[in-house]
Amino acid sequence: MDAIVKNFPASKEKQVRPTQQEAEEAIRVLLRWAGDDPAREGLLDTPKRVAVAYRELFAGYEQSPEEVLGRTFEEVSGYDDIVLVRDIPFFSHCEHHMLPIVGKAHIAYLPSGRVLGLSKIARVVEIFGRRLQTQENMTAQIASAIEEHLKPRGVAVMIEAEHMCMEMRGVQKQGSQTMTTTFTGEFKTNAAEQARFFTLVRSR
Ligand SMILES: Nc1nc2c(ncn2[C@@H]2O[C@H](COP(=O)(O)OP(=O)(O)OP(=O)(O)O)[C@@H](O)[C@H]2O)c(=O)[nH]1
Ligand SMILES: [Zn+2]
Repeated sequence: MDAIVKNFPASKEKQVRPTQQEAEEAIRVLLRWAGDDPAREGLLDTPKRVAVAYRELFAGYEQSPEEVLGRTFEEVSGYDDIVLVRDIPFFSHCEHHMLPIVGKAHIAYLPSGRVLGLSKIARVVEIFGRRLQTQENMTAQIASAIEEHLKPRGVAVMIEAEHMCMEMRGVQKQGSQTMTTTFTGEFKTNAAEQARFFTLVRSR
């Protein structure tokens, strides 16, 4: 057996990761299921490549938000207004079909004495994006991770994304966008702050 998967979010129990060999075999089965021949030259190394690609696409299972949100800064000259990072691009995969979700996240918070390194906001998107997701869960998880670690006056998260499971198959609605939002603290209770978030996200 390979290493234990750290921080596997689907269950409180630590899960044991199958070996790379087992993963490659599963991919050979899928290739046969699709109707192709895993023994032909062009596909010989494909199971290995897919396993390596999956490690990268699902690397979020091996990272936890504590690792990136644990470090905050207090020396901000009294700055306490909105901090917004918008248009953070991400790729995720839907948990229903394992097909890509392609989108952008817009994340804001109202500091309460402490701020985050800006890159850490984008890193949180990576951590939750590189897992199997629903857009609703991903939106809520990003907001609650920032809320929990930074304890700001409020967090706003908006995600707009295209789901390949709705575009390439099934209902086949190319270009349809799904929007989700989560607001906490003052963004939830103060309509003016919430409106300011939308204005800043949309201003160009
Ligand atoms: N709420 C939510 N639904 C999602 C997300 N990603 C995919 N889905 C939906 O999950 C649903 C799964 O529905 P099922 O009826 O079990 O699966 P299905 O037969 O493949 O559904 P169709 O896509 O309609 O063909 C579909 O309606 C998908 O559009 C997401 O991020 N959030
Ligand atoms: Zn799907």
